[in-house]
Amino acid sequence: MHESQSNQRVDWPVLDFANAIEELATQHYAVLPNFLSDAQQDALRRELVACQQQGLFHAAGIGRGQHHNLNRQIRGDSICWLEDDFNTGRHYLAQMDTLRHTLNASFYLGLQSFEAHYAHYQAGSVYQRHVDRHRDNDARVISSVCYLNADWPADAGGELQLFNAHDELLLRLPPLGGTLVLFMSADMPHEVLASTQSRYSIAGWFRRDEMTYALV
Ligand SMILES: O=C(O)CCC(=O)C(=O)O
Ligand SMILES: [Fe+2]
Repeated sequence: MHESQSNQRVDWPVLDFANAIEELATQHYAVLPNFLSDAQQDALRRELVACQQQGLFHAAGIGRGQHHNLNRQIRGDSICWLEDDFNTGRHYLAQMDTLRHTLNASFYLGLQSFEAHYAHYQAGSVYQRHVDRHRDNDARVISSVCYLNADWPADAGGELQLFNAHDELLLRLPPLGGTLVLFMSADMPHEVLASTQSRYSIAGWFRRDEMTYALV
C-alpha cells in the first residue's frame, strides 16, 4: 500500500479498557464512545479512501469456503483487509492487540489473533441480520466495529442494531466517528440499517486461531 498523505503526527496512547471489560462481562457487549480521537479517525478514513482510490477494495461476500457468495441485497459493503504495513491501520491493529491481551487476561479466552477490514457502505446499502461466527468455523470469538464518520447527522440512518440470542433488541447505535463497539461473535445477531450517505468503519474479530485472510 503506497500512501503519501499520512505525515501528520497522530498520537496512539495506551488505553484503559477496564470499563469495556466490565460491560462485556455483564451484558455481552460494550460501547466505547471516544475510542478514537478526531485525528485518529481522520487519519484512518484518509487511508481507507486512499485504499479505495488504489482499487484495493472489493465487494464483501457472505459465508466462507464453499458457502461463500455475493448478494448485495443481503450484504452491501465493500471491504479492504488491514495489513501490518499500512501506515495508519497498523496503529489500529496494535491498539486492538493490546485489547486482545487485556481480554485474555480478564476472560481466559485464549484469543490468538485479530483480523480487521475497512468497510464502506454506500448510501442505501445494508447488512441484513446475521451472526459473525461462521457455521462451520468457531474461530471468531469477539466482534468489533469502529466507526470513522465525521459529523454523522442524527437523521442519516446507518445504525447498528444488536440483538440477544432471544432476538430482543439490545442496542441501536448510530455510526458516530470514534465509537468502538464490541460484542460476542457467537450468539448476537445484528444488522446494519441503510444510511443516506457513505458510511465508513473498521470491522474486526478476535480469533481463537491464527489469522487467515479473506474469509469474507
Ligand atoms: O458496521 C457495522 O456496524 C457492523 C458490520 C458487521 O456486522 C460485519 O461486518 O459483520
Ligand atoms: Fe457482523
